[in-house]
Amino acid sequence: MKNITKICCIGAGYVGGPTMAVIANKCPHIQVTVVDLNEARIAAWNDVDTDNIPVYEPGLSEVVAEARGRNLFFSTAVDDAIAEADMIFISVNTPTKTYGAGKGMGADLKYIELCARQIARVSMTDKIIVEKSTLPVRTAEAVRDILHNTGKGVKFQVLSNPEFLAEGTAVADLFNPDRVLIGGDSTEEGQEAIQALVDIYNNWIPRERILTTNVWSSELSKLVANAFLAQRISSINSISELCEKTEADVNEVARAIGTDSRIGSKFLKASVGFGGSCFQKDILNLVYISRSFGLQEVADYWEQVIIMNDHQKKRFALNMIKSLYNTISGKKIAFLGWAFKKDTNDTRESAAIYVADELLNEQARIRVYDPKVNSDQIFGDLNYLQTRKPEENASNVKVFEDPYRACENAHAIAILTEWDEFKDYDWQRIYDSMLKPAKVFDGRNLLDADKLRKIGFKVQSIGTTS
Ligand SMILES: NC(=O)c1ccc[n+]([C@@H]2O[C@H](COP(=O)([O-])OP(=O)(O)OC[C@H]3O[C@@H](n4cnc5c(N)ncnc54)[C@H](O)[C@@H]3O)[C@@H](O)[C@H]2O)c1
Ligand SMILES: O=c1ccn([C@@H]2O[C@H](COP(=O)(O)OP(=O)(O)O[C@H]3O[C@H](CO)[C@@H](O)[C@H](O)[C@H]3O)[C@@H](O)[C@H]2O)c(=O)[nH]1
Repeated sequence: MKNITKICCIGAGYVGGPTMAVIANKCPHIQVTVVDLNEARIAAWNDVDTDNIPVYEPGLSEVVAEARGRNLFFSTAVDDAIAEADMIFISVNTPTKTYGAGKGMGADLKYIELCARQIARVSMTDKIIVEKSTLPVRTAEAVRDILHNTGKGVKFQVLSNPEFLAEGTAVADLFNPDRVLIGGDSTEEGQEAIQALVDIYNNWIPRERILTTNVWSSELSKLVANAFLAQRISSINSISELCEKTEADVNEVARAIGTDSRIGSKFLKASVGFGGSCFQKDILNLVYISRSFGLQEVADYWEQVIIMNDHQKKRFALNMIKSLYNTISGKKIAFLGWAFKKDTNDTRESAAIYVADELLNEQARIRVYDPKVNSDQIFGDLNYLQTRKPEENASNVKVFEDPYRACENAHAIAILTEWDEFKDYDWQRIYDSMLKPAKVFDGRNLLDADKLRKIGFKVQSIGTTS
């Protein structure tokens, strides 16, 4: 296998952009071209001011600024980049299917298949194809089938190299990952392809943190990693409800169990429910695959993680309604935070969307402030649900650029994202501007409840009555 000098990545999204920026940054000897069909997205990646790139991640604009134009390029010329590359990463979206067989459960692989067909059509030289997207186990079989039947004599090796970065910490995760996973064939050509990708990561990641497996283990491990992580959140969230009935405190319980090194302290933070583009989609996919193999108990086991998460989001909204005297029609509720977690502008599957939807059903008036999410995105998220007409969302939801204005004359505030800046607000000023009793529903257990109570707020947190 010849040295890799040119990489192409199909898909300039939350994964393709940051991952390739870091590879280009760490491997100045490799030319990396990220391509996408979305012209606006590529234009934003090429914006002269790197603060305007389409993905907000701490540290990312600096990484892009260093490599862009040197050995990192963003382009819509997909065919050209494929034709030139020795190695092609497929990093397109693999959303939950919204139609046909597997609707609402299985992964929609149409974008993956389109990529495979495009690569097959354009390629005139041998290439290594890397599955970077999260895919159902055995997808590589279909990709191979398409690539190996071009009749042009071009040879392809298909590797699985799932991405484990978390949004909000993408750059740190990519610079210093717990591990990199590469799955490939056991044949000599397969092993050579694995080695070529190992060599790229080994430019900055110690060899012992680069794991190699067969393709199927690698594909499946990605779904399983997300299922285990999400399961911990649903587990602690289930306990949060029990804590609210028993005067136990979920934060104390999490600390008490997390200090057992077999359990570990991470991912035990009770919340309004997990969001993000991955957890729900990947677990639904795992459930769907298990069912398709007739593994009913396995499927039901993992599905419970989603059921508990939906319950947690709904429970948060219903608690708010109950505490606001069972009527919120016409009441102003301020939302602090819309993103699915802090330090990202991504709102996919954010708990805020579902809580807002529930409250809007009760005719609440919602006023939103998020430091990184704009109003188009917020209305887009609500309209996508199709619960009510866009005009109704437009008249009942208002988006603010100033958190203090969002809270003025509100009956209640809901904390939906754990942005650090919320902790430092002038909470006395906010209290003074609100209707009384001024209520705070802290869906992230972010704020100092004692401090707020001293000001006069009525505070409800997750999994604690104190
Ligand atoms: N977002 C994350 O944090 C994360 C982390 C790990 C893995 N993943 C996985 O990575 C994959 C990509 O996720 P994402 O969040 O970057 O998605 P995204 O929607 O942000 O980006 C995907 C991009 O692919 C482009 N695209 C789709 N089909 C194309 C085609 N045929 N040719 C060119 N471009 C095409 C889209 O226009 C889009 O810009 C998914 O499988 C996801 O599950 C995501
Ligand atoms: O203790 C916790 C930890 C997280 N969350 C919530 O869980 C969601 C997901 O958070 P996180 O996992 O940090 O972010 P993601 O960007 O969704 O990353 C997950 O999904 C990615 C996409 O597959 C994987 O690559 C990552 O390894 C995996 O952590 C967010 O809403 C968080 O607020 C909690 O409620 N409690």
